[in-house]
Amino acid sequence: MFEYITAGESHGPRLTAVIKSLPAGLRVEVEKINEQLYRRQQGYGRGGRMKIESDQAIINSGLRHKESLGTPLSMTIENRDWQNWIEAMAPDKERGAEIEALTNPRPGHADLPGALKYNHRDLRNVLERASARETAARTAVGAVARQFLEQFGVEVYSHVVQIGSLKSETWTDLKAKDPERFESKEAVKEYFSSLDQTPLRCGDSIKTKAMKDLIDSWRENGDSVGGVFEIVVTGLPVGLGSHVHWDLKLESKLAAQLMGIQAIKGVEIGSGFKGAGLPGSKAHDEIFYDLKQGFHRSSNQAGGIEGGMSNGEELIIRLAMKPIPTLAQALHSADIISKKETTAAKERSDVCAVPAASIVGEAVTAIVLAQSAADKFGGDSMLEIKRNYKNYLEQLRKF
Ligand SMILES: Cc1cc2nc3c(=O)[nH]c(=O)nc-3n(C[C@H](O)[C@H](O)[C@H](O)COP(=O)(O)O)c2cc1C
Ligand SMILES: C=C(O[C@@H]1CC(C(=O)O)=C[C@@H](OP(=O)(O)O)[C@H]1O)C(=O)O
Repeated sequence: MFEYITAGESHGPRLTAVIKSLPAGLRVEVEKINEQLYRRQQGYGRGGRMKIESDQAIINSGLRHKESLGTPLSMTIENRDWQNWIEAMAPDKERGAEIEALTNPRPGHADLPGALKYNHRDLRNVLERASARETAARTAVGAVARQFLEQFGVEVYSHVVQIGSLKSETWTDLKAKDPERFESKEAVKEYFSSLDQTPLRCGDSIKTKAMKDLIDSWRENGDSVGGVFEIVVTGLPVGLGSHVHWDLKLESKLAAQLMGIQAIKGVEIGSGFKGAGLPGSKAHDEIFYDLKQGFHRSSNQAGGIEGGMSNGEELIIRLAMKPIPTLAQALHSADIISKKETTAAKERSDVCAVPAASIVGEAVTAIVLAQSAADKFGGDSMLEIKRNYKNYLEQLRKF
């Protein structure tokens, strides 16, 4: 369930996403998909393209009267910029003599390895699909997955915790500072919801100002900037994923799909790299039991996963995004035709896309969790999956 494919070039007519299999009877609101597409387009540091696009999903199959039929759900998102690329990107017309090939590859982008691998003499043939424009389609798929997860009380959030070398508090820091503040799921929701009002999706207003200034100054220098964002999931039951095979482990599924987001170069679960430096006595979450809460922990260094399985605590993932490869002060490059020294192509570009990537991270996390939940609670209809879920909760209660 929730296996999917996306298609589409950045400046082609439109993006397409097909979710191959969905349970029947899932209510899907297109407005909720559009809300996520809107969130992905926001964030300080974006370039001119986001002023052109206004992403909206068109659902072409798989739903009837807002309910899934259990058939492939296909969606398209129009590229408004296509109007400026009709000749240069025409799928079904001969190439015009006026269309110039792009031949100076950008370090850090897919241009050079893609041209060598696919034997392309125009780098546009590579960059059009490598472009993170594709993440709009993944965000739309993620928005369907979120609507499935909502049915089980699972919510996926994110915030930005680093821009360049400027860091703000992580979720673990925030909770340690004021443990009572985030005791209820509502308080967690309120905190993360408020971030959509900030230009960087960072909860610290003083740090946000410094981060914005950093982005501005690097933009002025023709440079770009990366950062780190954190994903937090509440409401996950124990037992998604499995310890039995490496490819069934929840963290291997999450890492594989999250690393598939353009420019993501590092994944940490829980205390991650920092945890590697702690003594074992400080690195693990001691186990407690009482009748009201059942088994529970007083800390969450594991970030919600032990032995490849969700352990019932919040899922905490941090992702490192490298700086955007397209630079106004272009780096050294070599022309793929003349082989002569040159500077890299200067396309219109984002300077920072960490806030946008955090929304894509939420979407991809939701997809992996929906896939894992559908595996665990299997069934062809929502009725069947919900029944299985309820029985499983009962089994846990009686354990
Ligand atoms: C939301 C988002 C927006 C991006 N915007 C740009 C951009 O404007 N210019 C650019 O060169 N790279 C941009 N990137 C990064 C490139 O797509 C990415 O670095 C490239 O495809 C090479 O892949 P890799 O970094 O995963 O190796 C963006 C990435 C994301 C997630
Ligand atoms: C279009 C999107 O991001 C694009 C991702 C991207 C890249 O190289 O990854 C390059 C830029 O494309 P353009 O040259 O058309 O401005 C970004 O705008 C988007 O996020 O929807």
